[in-house]
Amino acid sequence: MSEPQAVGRHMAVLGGGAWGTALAQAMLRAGHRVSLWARDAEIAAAIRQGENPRYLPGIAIDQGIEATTSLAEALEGADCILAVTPAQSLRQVLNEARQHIAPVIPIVLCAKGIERDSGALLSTIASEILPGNPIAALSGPSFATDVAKDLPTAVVVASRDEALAAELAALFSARNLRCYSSDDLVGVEIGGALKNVFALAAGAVAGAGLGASAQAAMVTRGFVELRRIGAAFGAKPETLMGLSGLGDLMLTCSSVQSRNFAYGLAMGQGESLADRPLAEGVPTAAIAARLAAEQGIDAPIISAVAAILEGAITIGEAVSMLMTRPLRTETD
Ligand SMILES: NC(=O)C1=CN([C@@H]2O[C@H](COP(=O)(O)OP(=O)(O)OC[C@H]3O[C@@H](n4cnc5c(N)ncnc54)[C@H](O)[C@@H]3O)[C@@H](O)[C@H]2O)C=CC1
Ligand SMILES: O=C(CO)COP(=O)(O)O
Repeated sequence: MSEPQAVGRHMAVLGGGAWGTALAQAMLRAGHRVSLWARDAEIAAAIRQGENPRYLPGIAIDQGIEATTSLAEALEGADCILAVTPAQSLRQVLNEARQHIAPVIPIVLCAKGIERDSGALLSTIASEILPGNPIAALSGPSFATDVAKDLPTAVVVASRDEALAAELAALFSARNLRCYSSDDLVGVEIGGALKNVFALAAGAVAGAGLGASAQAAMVTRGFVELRRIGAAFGAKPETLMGLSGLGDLMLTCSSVQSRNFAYGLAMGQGESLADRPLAEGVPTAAIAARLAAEQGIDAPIISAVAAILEGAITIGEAVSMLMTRPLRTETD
């Protein structure tokens, strides 16, 4: 098992939001040089001054992150690139960045979602745009605020190239960031993408005051849907049981700190959903419901979440639909 090491590589982080900033902090702590590309000049300037008040208010950011609005500058000489903009913007960001990226540099996907228009996993998008670059994904139960505050956190780094995954896990690990490695790229991606949809459902249950028992049932049956869809994508069951699947499901389905859970909570309470923080489960629910339907996979919770978000049904109607489905054995 590789030990955490500080080897002073150059990590380029694309994205100046909560997770990009937190991961930049983590990379600094792991002993690397860190450049960060942010779209907004005021965010880049604030990060250089030791804060990111829009996305990580009240948390001190270590000095030393080379934040810039220039992709060319951020990517110049990078040994590894962490892509940390929202899932729906990955294609656009990588298309803009590709001219500055040398073919052998690993691209580590840190967003969680499925592209809404195409149904593509993020690794598929990255491979299309950067066919020569090794692709990895970093995922697991990890709130940006926890990582930025250097609280103990465990994540998984996956790549089809097992040796690369182990190398990246060793490079990223630090005193309070423990990275496991995996060769199940698709399994890690699908767990990270779908847990956000179930967090919306769990939040809605909490918001509508349906009780802790309903919430536990929702998460457990959500996990069954994750296993079914994961199997269709070729994910390993043990990956879905791991940090990026069950681990992240537990975190985001139980904490109002999760933006997806909080979005669901607001839905359940009948609050306005305008101008809320990023909730990746919203676009992913729509495409996951479509993919499941196209492949004949039974995914009633995902379909219900998508239908509620579309305004096609109410939460009450969704609950009644879920509760009156034909009875079956639990393990089907
Ligand atoms: N915040 C968290 O605790 C964690 C977030 N993630 C994932 O990381 C991804 C990013 O999330 P956050 O950083 O938290 O979101 P955020 O909302 O805090 O920040 C998103 C950043 O991306 C930028 N952005 C949005 N669209 C862009 C575009 N088209 N081009 C360039 N920049 C663009 C925004 O300006 C902002 O700086 C999401 O997929 C999320 O699921 C994963 C683990 C933890
Ligand atoms: O993915 C996350 C923690 O692992 C963050 O979840 P939210 O995007 O729901 O806040």
